[in-house]
Amino acid sequence: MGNGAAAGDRARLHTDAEHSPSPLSALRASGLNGRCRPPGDKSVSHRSLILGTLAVGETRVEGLLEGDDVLRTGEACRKLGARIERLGPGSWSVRGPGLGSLLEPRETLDFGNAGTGSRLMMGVVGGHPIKARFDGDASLRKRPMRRILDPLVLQGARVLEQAEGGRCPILLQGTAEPLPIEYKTPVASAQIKSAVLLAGLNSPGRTVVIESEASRDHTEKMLIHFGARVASEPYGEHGRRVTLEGRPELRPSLVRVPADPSSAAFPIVAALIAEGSEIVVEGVMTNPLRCGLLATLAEMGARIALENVREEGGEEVADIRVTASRLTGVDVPAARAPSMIDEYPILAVAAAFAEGETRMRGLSELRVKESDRLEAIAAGLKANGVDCEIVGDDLIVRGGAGRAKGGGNVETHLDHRIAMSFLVMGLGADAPAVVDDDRMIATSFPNFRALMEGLGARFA
Ligand SMILES: O=C(O)C1=C[C@@H](OP(=O)(O)O)[C@@H](O)[C@H](O)C1
Ligand SMILES: C=C(OP(=O)(O)O)C(=O)O
Repeated sequence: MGNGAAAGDRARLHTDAEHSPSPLSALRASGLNGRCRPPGDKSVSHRSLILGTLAVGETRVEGLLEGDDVLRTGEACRKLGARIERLGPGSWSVRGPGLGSLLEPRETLDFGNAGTGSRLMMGVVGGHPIKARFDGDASLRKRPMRRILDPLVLQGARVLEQAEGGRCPILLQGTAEPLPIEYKTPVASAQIKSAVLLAGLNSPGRTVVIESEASRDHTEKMLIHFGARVASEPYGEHGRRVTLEGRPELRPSLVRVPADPSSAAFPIVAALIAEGSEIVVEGVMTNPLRCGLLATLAEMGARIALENVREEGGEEVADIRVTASRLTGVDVPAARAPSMIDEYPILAVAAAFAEGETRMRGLSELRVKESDRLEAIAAGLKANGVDCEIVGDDLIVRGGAGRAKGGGNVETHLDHRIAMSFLVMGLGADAPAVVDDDRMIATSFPNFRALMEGLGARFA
């Protein structure tokens, strides 16, 4: 991207295309011990680069996740006119051209594996008088984009080209003056909400997004941090109504990125299932809209304690102490899904070690992630001797009361969370689970292996 970091950043961006898949397995651990800090939150990292681009002047980001997904967003911001520089590990400077002054990119915005980056940036482009082509890898090309394009068209953007079913590659023509709209999202999705709000930033009026189930609120929080006027009020039993005043003066800001709870989930579950473990996972964001996994594990009997609860960068964070535990199966309500949507693969692994049945309800959104996660989880569990079934949109796992056979081969389908979940499974199972490809782990958790090894895990 900027200056000296450019070659290194680009080299890392293209690892997925250049390396061939490498099967990997994690070996049974005698127990995990020690402290670790997972990398910066992926959702907050994407948004920090995007809002830095929409503010005029220097935004500093500390603790940015330097994963491929986020670096792709950085590349896209640069193509829209931002100057982005790496100052040191996790420390980045973003100088935006500012809201209303973005450049039309000359090249395709290639988002690789990243749903969040591509969808949020569609919102940004949709609210500017520029045209941009969006594309990504084989996984991103399968993901539904109509859910983003539909509201953007209502706001005045035009879809000039798209692959079948509203998929990438997509050529989007944005508008100079987005219409103020009130939009009710068809599914609980922070990506849809954020795309509409980001397009609405350049509208002369008010943009309202209503969701019947609240999704993560990082866009709203960060917009407020950058000086925009955003109001959020309850809507129905579980929903929110978010109102944004258009054309704010966005001021460059300092963003401190807390550790990603979705990444923290892997060492947490590993410590729960590997006998004799006790670890502390430091600085983890405990935003209530991201904490469904912790609530569920607590119901299952997990010994998890939040220590040193504090505020960092506008978010509540805590050090999470985890001790190996006997888990019991539970019923996970559908209403909890938005607060743990990326954690179902690793929850399913925890459930495989629990006593009794865990039923996870209302998982239709898992079918449109980096892979069809519902199928990928069930196939991976079955390959490792775990009794499970999909019933409608629910996943039922019948656990082995502290044991799982393991030894199976897992197809990861370009999905980082499937890869990490089954590597973790190997730490508690009688035999290691083998994942067919671990390259995608770099999209969200580039130091996954080193962090787990630091706690005592072994890989082969
Ligand atoms: O807005 C975000 O940063 C994200 C929202 C979620 O997707 P949906 O909005 O599709 O639920 C989540 O799965 C993704 O990893 C990150
Ligand atoms: C779904 C995920 O990410 P994205 O939608 O950004 O690809 C994820 O990280 O689990």
